[in-house]
Amino acid sequence: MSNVTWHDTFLQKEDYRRSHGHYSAVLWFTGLSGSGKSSIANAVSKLLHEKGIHASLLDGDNLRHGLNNDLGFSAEDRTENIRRTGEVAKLFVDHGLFCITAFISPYQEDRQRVRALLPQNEFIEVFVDAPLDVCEQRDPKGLYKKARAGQIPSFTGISAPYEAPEKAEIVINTALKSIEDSAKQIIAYLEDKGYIHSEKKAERSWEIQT
Ligand SMILES: Nc1ncnc2c1ncn2[C@@H]1O[C@H](COP(=O)(O)OS(=O)(=O)O)[C@@H](OP(=O)(O)O)[C@H]1O
Ligand SMILES: Nc1ncnc2c1ncn2[C@@H]1O[C@H](COP(=O)(O)OP(=O)(O)O)[C@@H](O)[C@H]1O
Repeated sequence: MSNVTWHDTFLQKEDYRRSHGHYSAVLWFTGLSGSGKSSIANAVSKLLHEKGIHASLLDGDNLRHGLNNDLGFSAEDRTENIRRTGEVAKLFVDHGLFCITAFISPYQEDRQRVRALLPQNEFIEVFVDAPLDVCEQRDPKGLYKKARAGQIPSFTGISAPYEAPEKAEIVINTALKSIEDSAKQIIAYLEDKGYIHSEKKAERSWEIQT
Protein backbone atom coordinates (compact mmCIF):
# COMPACT_ATOMS: atom_id res chain seq x y z
CA MET A 1 0.00 0.00 0.00
CA SER A 2 1.52 3.35 -1.02
CA ASN A 3 2.35 6.06 1.52
CA VAL A 4 1.25 3.92 4.45
CA THR A 5 3.84 2.51 6.83
CA TRP A 6 3.37 -0.22 9.41
CA HIS A 7 4.29 0.94 12.92
CA ASP A 8 5.74 -1.71 15.18
CA THR A 9 4.34 -1.71 18.70
CA PHE A 10 6.29 -2.09 21.90
CA LEU A 11 3.85 -4.58 23.38
CA GLN A 12 3.36 -7.86 21.54
CA LYS A 13 0.70 -10.57 21.69
CA GLU A 14 2.86 -12.61 24.07
CA ASP A 15 3.06 -9.68 26.52
CA TYR A 16 -0.73 -9.38 26.63
CA ARG A 17 -1.12 -13.14 27.02
CA ARG A 18 1.36 -13.20 29.88
CA SER A 19 -0.46 -10.44 31.73
CA HIS A 20 -3.86 -12.06 31.13
CA GLY A 21 -2.57 -15.47 32.15
CA HIS A 22 -4.09 -17.31 29.20
CA TYR A 23 -3.74 -17.93 25.46
CA SER A 24 -5.84 -16.09 22.87
CA ALA A 25 -7.72 -17.31 19.82
CA VAL A 26 -10.83 -16.82 17.69
CA LEU A 27 -13.82 -19.06 18.27
CA TRP A 28 -15.56 -18.67 14.92
CA PHE A 29 -19.18 -19.83 15.10
CA THR A 30 -20.91 -20.56 11.81
CA GLY A 31 -24.36 -21.94 11.13
CA LEU A 32 -27.83 -21.23 9.83
CA SER A 33 -30.03 -18.54 11.31
CA GLY A 34 -31.69 -20.07 14.36
CA SER A 35 -29.09 -22.82 14.71
CA GLY A 36 -28.07 -21.40 18.11
CA LYS A 37 -24.92 -19.38 17.39
CA SER A 38 -25.85 -16.35 19.52
CA SER A 39 -27.25 -18.39 22.40
CA ILE A 40 -24.23 -20.68 22.66
CA ALA A 41 -21.72 -17.88 22.04
CA ASN A 42 -23.28 -15.96 24.94
CA ALA A 43 -23.19 -19.01 27.19
CA VAL A 44 -19.51 -19.60 26.34
CA SER A 45 -18.59 -15.97 27.02
CA LYS A 46 -20.28 -16.18 30.43
CA LEU A 47 -18.42 -19.40 31.34
CA LEU A 48 -15.11 -17.87 30.26
CA HIS A 49 -15.85 -14.71 32.24
CA GLU A 50 -16.55 -16.80 35.34
CA LYS A 51 -13.13 -18.39 34.90
CA GLY A 52 -11.48 -14.98 34.74
CA ILE A 53 -10.70 -15.35 31.04
CA HIS A 54 -10.89 -12.28 28.84
CA ALA A 55 -13.18 -12.80 25.86
CA SER A 56 -14.98 -10.49 23.47
CA LEU A 57 -18.18 -11.40 21.69
CA LEU A 58 -18.95 -10.19 18.16
CA ASP A 59 -22.46 -11.00 16.99
CA GLY A 60 -23.45 -10.58 13.33
CA ASP A 61 -26.78 -8.93 14.12
CA ASN A 62 -25.07 -6.48 16.50
CA LEU A 63 -22.19 -5.52 14.22
CA ARG A 64 -24.71 -4.87 11.46
CA HIS A 65 -26.03 -2.06 13.70
CA GLY A 66 -22.66 -0.26 13.55
CA LEU A 67 -19.41 -1.26 11.88
CA ASN A 68 -21.21 -3.25 9.18
CA ASN A 69 -24.37 -1.18 8.81
CA ASP A 70 -23.60 -0.37 5.19
CA LEU A 71 -23.78 -4.04 4.21
CA GLY A 72 -26.71 -6.13 3.04
CA PHE A 73 -27.00 -9.82 2.28
CA SER A 74 -25.67 -10.16 -1.27
CA ALA A 75 -22.77 -12.61 -1.63
CA GLU A 76 -20.37 -9.63 -2.00
CA ASP A 77 -21.66 -7.89 1.11
CA ARG A 78 -21.49 -11.06 3.18
CA THR A 79 -17.90 -11.56 2.04
CA GLU A 80 -17.04 -8.01 3.12
CA ASN A 81 -18.91 -8.54 6.41
CA ILE A 82 -16.75 -11.57 7.18
CA ARG A 83 -13.54 -9.90 6.01
CA ARG A 84 -14.05 -6.92 8.34
CA THR A 85 -15.09 -9.11 11.22
CA GLY A 86 -12.08 -11.36 10.71
CA GLU A 87 -9.77 -8.35 10.89
CA VAL A 88 -11.44 -7.15 14.11
CA ALA A 89 -11.24 -10.64 15.60
CA LYS A 90 -7.52 -10.75 14.80
CA LEU A 91 -7.02 -7.44 16.65
CA PHE A 92 -8.61 -8.94 19.75
CA VAL A 93 -6.43 -12.05 19.51
CA ASP A 94 -3.35 -9.87 19.04
CA HIS A 95 -4.31 -8.12 22.29
CA GLY A 96 -4.48 -11.40 24.17
CA LEU A 97 -8.22 -12.01 24.25
CA PHE A 98 -10.43 -14.80 23.04
CA CYS A 99 -12.78 -13.48 20.38
CA ILE A 100 -16.07 -15.30 19.94
CA THR A 101 -17.83 -14.48 16.68
CA ALA A 102 -21.39 -15.46 15.79
CA PHE A 103 -22.00 -14.93 12.09
CA ILE A 104 -23.82 -17.14 9.60
CA SER A 105 -20.67 -16.80 7.44
CA PRO A 106 -22.15 -19.06 4.78
CA TYR A 107 -19.21 -19.24 2.40
CA GLN A 108 -16.35 -21.68 2.95
CA GLU A 109 -13.93 -19.39 1.09
CA ASP A 110 -14.72 -16.40 3.36
CA ARG A 111 -14.14 -18.46 6.50
CA GLN A 112 -10.96 -19.90 5.03
CA ARG A 113 -9.68 -16.38 4.38
CA VAL A 114 -10.15 -15.46 8.05
CA ARG A 115 -8.43 -18.70 9.11
CA ALA A 116 -5.48 -17.78 6.91
CA LEU A 117 -5.18 -14.37 8.63
CA LEU A 118 -4.16 -16.06 11.86
CA PRO A 119 -1.39 -18.42 12.89
CA GLN A 120 -2.35 -22.09 13.17
CA ASN A 121 -4.24 -22.90 16.39
CA GLU A 122 -5.58 -19.36 16.69
CA PHE A 123 -8.67 -19.98 14.58
CA ILE A 124 -11.12 -22.47 16.02
CA GLU A 125 -14.10 -23.08 13.78
CA VAL A 126 -17.29 -24.03 15.60
CA PHE A 127 -19.97 -25.48 13.33
CA VAL A 128 -23.32 -24.92 15.00
CA ASP A 129 -25.13 -27.65 13.16
CA ALA A 130 -28.89 -27.93 13.16
CA PRO A 131 -31.06 -29.14 10.30
CA LEU A 132 -32.91 -26.43 8.40
CA ASP A 133 -36.30 -27.76 9.49
CA VAL A 134 -35.27 -27.46 13.17
CA CYS A 135 -34.07 -23.86 12.65
CA GLU A 136 -37.23 -23.06 10.78
CA GLN A 137 -39.36 -24.52 13.54
CA ARG A 138 -37.53 -22.42 16.14
CA ASP A 139 -37.71 -19.27 14.00
CA PRO A 140 -36.91 -17.02 17.02
CA LYS A 141 -37.21 -13.81 15.00
CA GLY A 142 -39.95 -14.87 12.59
CA LEU A 143 -37.50 -14.48 9.68
CA TYR A 144 -38.05 -17.91 8.10
CA LYS A 145 -41.78 -17.21 7.96
CA LYS A 146 -41.10 -13.94 6.21
CA ALA A 147 -38.55 -15.55 3.88
CA ARG A 148 -41.03 -18.30 2.91
CA ALA A 149 -43.57 -15.59 2.20
CA GLY A 150 -41.07 -13.97 -0.16
CA GLN A 151 -40.60 -10.93 2.07
CA ILE A 152 -36.83 -11.43 2.61
CA PRO A 153 -34.73 -11.99 -0.51
CA SER A 154 -31.55 -14.10 -0.37
CA PHE A 155 -32.36 -15.67 2.96
CA THR A 156 -29.77 -18.27 3.98
CA GLY A 157 -31.06 -21.82 3.67
CA ILE A 158 -34.16 -20.73 1.75
CA SER A 159 -33.03 -18.61 -1.17
CA ALA A 160 -29.28 -18.23 -0.50
CA PRO A 161 -26.66 -20.93 0.06
CA TYR A 162 -25.05 -22.20 3.23
CA GLU A 163 -21.79 -24.10 2.77
CA ALA A 164 -21.24 -26.28 5.83
CA PRO A 165 -17.65 -26.58 7.09
CA GLU A 166 -15.89 -29.80 6.19
CA LYS A 167 -13.20 -29.71 8.85
CA ALA A 168 -14.45 -27.59 11.74
CA GLU A 169 -12.50 -28.06 14.96
CA ILE A 170 -15.77 -28.32 16.90
CA VAL A 171 -19.14 -29.55 15.64
CA ILE A 172 -22.24 -29.16 17.77
CA ASN A 173 -25.57 -30.67 16.85
CA THR A 174 -27.99 -28.37 18.62
CA ALA A 175 -30.94 -30.54 17.68
CA LEU A 176 -29.48 -33.04 20.15
CA LYS A 177 -27.63 -30.90 22.69
CA SER A 178 -28.83 -28.15 25.03
CA ILE A 179 -27.33 -24.64 24.98
CA GLU A 180 -25.65 -25.32 28.33
CA ASP A 181 -24.12 -28.65 27.22
CA SER A 182 -22.98 -27.12 23.94
CA ALA A 183 -21.18 -24.34 25.83
CA LYS A 184 -19.59 -26.92 28.13
CA GLN A 185 -18.40 -28.91 25.08
CA ILE A 186 -16.55 -25.83 23.83
CA ILE A 187 -14.98 -25.10 27.22
CA ALA A 188 -13.90 -28.76 27.44
CA TYR A 189 -12.25 -28.44 24.01
CA LEU A 190 -10.33 -25.35 25.14
CA GLU A 191 -9.20 -27.14 28.31
CA ASP A 192 -8.26 -30.38 26.51
CA LYS A 193 -6.16 -28.54 23.94
CA GLY A 194 -4.48 -26.38 26.57
CA TYR A 195 -5.92 -23.01 25.52
CA ILE A 196 -7.16 -22.48 29.07
CA HIS A 197 -6.53 -24.13 32.42
CA SER A 198 -9.26 -26.19 34.00
CA GLU A 199 -8.87 -24.94 37.57
CA LYS A 200 -11.01 -21.98 38.53
CA LYS A 201 -9.12 -18.75 38.93
CA ALA A 202 -9.40 -17.18 42.38
CA GLU A 203 -11.81 -14.29 42.67
CA ARG A 204 -9.95 -11.01 42.23
CA SER A 205 -10.91 -7.48 42.95
CA TRP A 206 -9.18 -4.22 42.29
CA GLU A 207 -8.96 -1.19 44.47
CA ILE A 208 -8.38 1.89 42.39
CA GLN A 209 -6.10 4.41 44.14
CA THR A 210 -6.94 8.04 43.47
N1 LIG B 1 -31.27 -12.48 3.99
C1 LIG B 1 -30.84 -12.84 5.21
N2 LIG B 1 -30.16 -14.01 5.35
C2 LIG B 1 -29.72 -14.36 6.58
N3 LIG B 1 -29.89 -13.62 7.70
C3 LIG B 1 -30.56 -12.46 7.61
C4 LIG B 1 -31.06 -12.02 6.35
N4 LIG B 1 -31.69 -10.83 6.55
C5 LIG B 1 -31.58 -10.54 7.84
N5 LIG B 1 -30.90 -11.50 8.49
C6 LIG B 1 -30.52 -11.39 9.92
O1 LIG B 1 -29.13 -11.11 9.89
C7 LIG B 1 -28.41 -12.03 10.68
C8 LIG B 1 -27.22 -12.62 9.92
O2 LIG B 1 -26.20 -11.67 9.85
P1 LIG B 1 -24.72 -12.16 9.62
O3 LIG B 1 -23.89 -10.92 9.63
O4 LIG B 1 -24.39 -13.22 10.59
O5 LIG B 1 -24.80 -12.78 8.15
S1 LIG B 1 -23.63 -13.22 7.18
O6 LIG B 1 -22.57 -13.86 7.98
O7 LIG B 1 -23.11 -12.02 6.53
O8 LIG B 1 -24.23 -14.14 6.19
C9 LIG B 1 -29.36 -13.16 11.01
O9 LIG B 1 -29.05 -13.44 12.37
P2 LIG B 1 -29.00 -14.91 13.00
O10 LIG B 1 -30.42 -15.37 12.98
O11 LIG B 1 -28.48 -14.66 14.37
O12 LIG B 1 -28.10 -15.77 12.18
C10 LIG B 1 -30.74 -12.59 10.79
O13 LIG B 1 -31.25 -12.09 12.00
N1 LIG C 1 -30.21 -26.85 21.82
C1 LIG C 1 -30.32 -25.57 21.46
N2 LIG C 1 -29.21 -24.85 21.15
C2 LIG C 1 -29.32 -23.56 20.77
N3 LIG C 1 -30.49 -22.88 20.68
C3 LIG C 1 -31.62 -23.55 21.00
C4 LIG C 1 -31.58 -24.91 21.40
N4 LIG C 1 -32.83 -25.29 21.64
C5 LIG C 1 -33.63 -24.24 21.42
N5 LIG C 1 -32.89 -23.17 21.05
C6 LIG C 1 -33.46 -21.85 20.73
O1 LIG C 1 -33.22 -21.61 19.35
C7 LIG C 1 -32.98 -20.22 19.15
C8 LIG C 1 -31.63 -20.03 18.51
O2 LIG C 1 -31.48 -18.65 18.23
P1 LIG C 1 -30.08 -17.93 18.20
O3 LIG C 1 -29.25 -18.33 19.35
O4 LIG C 1 -30.38 -16.48 17.98
O5 LIG C 1 -29.44 -18.59 16.88
P2 LIG C 1 -28.61 -17.90 15.74
O6 LIG C 1 -27.71 -16.88 16.38
O7 LIG C 1 -27.86 -19.04 15.12
O8 LIG C 1 -29.62 -17.29 14.81
C9 LIG C 1 -33.08 -19.54 20.51
O9 LIG C 1 -34.37 -19.05 20.70
C10 LIG C 1 -32.80 -20.71 21.47
O10 LIG C 1 -33.38 -20.53 22.74
